[in-house]
Amino acid sequence: CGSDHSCYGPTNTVEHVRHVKRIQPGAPNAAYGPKAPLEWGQLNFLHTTDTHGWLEGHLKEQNYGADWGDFVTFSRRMKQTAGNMGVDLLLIDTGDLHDGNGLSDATTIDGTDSMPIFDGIEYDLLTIGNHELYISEVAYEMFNTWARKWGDRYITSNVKAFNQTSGQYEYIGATHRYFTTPKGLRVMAFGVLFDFTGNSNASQVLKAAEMVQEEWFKNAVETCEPIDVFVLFGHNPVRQTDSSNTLKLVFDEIRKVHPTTPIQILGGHSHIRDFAVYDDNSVGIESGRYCETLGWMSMTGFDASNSNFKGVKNPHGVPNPTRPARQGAKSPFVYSRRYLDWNRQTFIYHTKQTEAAFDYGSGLRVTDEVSQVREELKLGDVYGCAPQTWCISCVPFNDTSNIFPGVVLPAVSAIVVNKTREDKSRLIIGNTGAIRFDLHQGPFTYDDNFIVSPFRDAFLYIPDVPYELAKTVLPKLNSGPIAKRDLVTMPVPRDSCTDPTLGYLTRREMRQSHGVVRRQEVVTSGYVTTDDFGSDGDDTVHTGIENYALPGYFQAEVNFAEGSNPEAVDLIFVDFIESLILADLGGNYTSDMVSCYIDCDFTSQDFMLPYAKLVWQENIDNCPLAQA
Ligand SMILES: Nc1ccn([C@@H]2O[C@H](COP(=O)(O)O)[C@@H](O)[C@H]2O)c(=O)n1
Ligand SMILES: [Zn+2]
Ligand SMILES: [Zn+2]
Repeated sequence: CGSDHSCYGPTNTVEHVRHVKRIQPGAPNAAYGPKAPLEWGQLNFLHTTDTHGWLEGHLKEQNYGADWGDFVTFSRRMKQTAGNMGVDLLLIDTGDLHDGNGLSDATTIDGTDSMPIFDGIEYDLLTIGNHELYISEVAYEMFNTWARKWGDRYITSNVKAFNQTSGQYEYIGATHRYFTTPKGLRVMAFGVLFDFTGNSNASQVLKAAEMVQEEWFKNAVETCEPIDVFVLFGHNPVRQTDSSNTLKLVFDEIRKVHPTTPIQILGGHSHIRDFAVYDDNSVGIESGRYCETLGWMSMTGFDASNSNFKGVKNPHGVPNPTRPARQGAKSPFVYSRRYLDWNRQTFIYHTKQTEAAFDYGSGLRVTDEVSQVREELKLGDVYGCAPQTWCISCVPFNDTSNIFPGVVLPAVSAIVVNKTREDKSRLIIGNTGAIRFDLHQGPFTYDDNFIVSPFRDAFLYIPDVPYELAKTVLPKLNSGPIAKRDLVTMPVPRDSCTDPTLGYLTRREMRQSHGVVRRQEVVTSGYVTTDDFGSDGDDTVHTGIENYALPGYFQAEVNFAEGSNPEAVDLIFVDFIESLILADLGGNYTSDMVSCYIDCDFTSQDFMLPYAKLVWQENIDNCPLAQA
């Protein structure tokens, strides 16, 4: 492709280059702010998960508008506050660093430009997500570059990579980490990925049940060294009823040896805000997705009888945790949790700063790096003007404002076309999980292409499948094991907007020219979280938002004659679901009957840009953004 990405989509005939211009990040500040100061305990946690490359923040949603540089400043200030108050603060990430944003996915190898930016945060503990393991080159980057850089802070207790030199699978990071916090707490940490099976052969994922049989694990749990607290973290849902959760299994193994030692759990992968009580001395937090949420968890209860804690028990001048894990708990420990909206107003409020005084040079440098990479990758280039917002789950699947009937089906119908077979009837099937985010009204940029459809899943096909058989595939897929998407609420805003008058300024300029945080007389739109502690966890109060169920798979019917069914169809699908499609077609269909539909390089990253060029050219030079 040329630098204007003009080669995407064989059916595209719309000349677009004259329309290409740059938009810059939107207003960074929230519409409405946090409700109360955080409760600081003896041991505190700041938690990110499933960032998926969103280090630029949400450019079209003010309430999630902070960028990674803002978070660099915030995390440093919070660490200093902890030090000043005489308590510990651990910064933890639980993986899925790529797939979902141009910053991470517009390079040949995902993460080439985003990982050095992500590394601006001085995490105490990190672990690996499934999105670091789909593509071998990405897994090797984690193994050869980042695991080395992060050393014993990167814990991959059940994930190995193939070492081409030794010819062996070796742990990517450390299996576990035993360390002492600045205030003297002796911590044993494990980082456990759910039982993921979709990895390339560059890696090996041990099931949690196998991992707990490993000699190193038994030694770590049964060590004679004193342990004040376990940190059990992982790319792994914290809710025990989630079928992917394997943390409970590891928790149970620890409990066999340490019946009352606190176990603090931090999870991810299911993209929700959640907090789960495991027992009287153990609670777990999950902190959303896509740089919408920063998780906060704190605890108090350490004393000389149960720890080596040398700090301050109830830090002064701030609220302290007060809630036992559950009513009547026989435990010295009390807890708090909070889900912070990812914006500068939140960060400024919780560091007791002003807009003018908040920034550190280190944070501003990272903000500039984000802007520079966006510029280099041309992520702000505009390809169309989306006339409305289409969401994934805020309206029913068949609603015209749903992204599937509104955008995805028309887009694949118009763009996923093999010219030599365009007269054939066809069914195009995809997994709804591949469409990652709502499409917001306004300029549709190169970045938005990755935000909506980030994966490089090739379009494959089987020619001339009898329609009577082909039509049975979708219902079979949608009643099969991978059919259900997670229906728990997620903190996604519905109606926040970017201020169009700021459209061509850099993030720094915007801050300087709009120094005061604007407050609106509305409650911020977004999901309301309910967890094991109730419904008061959202740091900024949200209005509540619908979250409709989705089928696991979608299908477009293309080139069907009015009123009659075809004899046979080309059955087109993404390679991610090839084995499921073959299974549903039955034994007569095998992988040697499958080939690339357009060419093997035409993937699910390649249909949105040509579609935008085809249908969203009206108002492109004066494209209105969504109204709040
Ligand atoms: N090549 C791929 C890889 C993944 N997906 C979709 O992503 C889901 C997993 O994402 P998480 O952030 O929840 O780990 C997976 O279930 C697929 O739906 C894909 O479509 N193509
Ligand atoms: Zn994820
Ligand atoms: Zn995941």
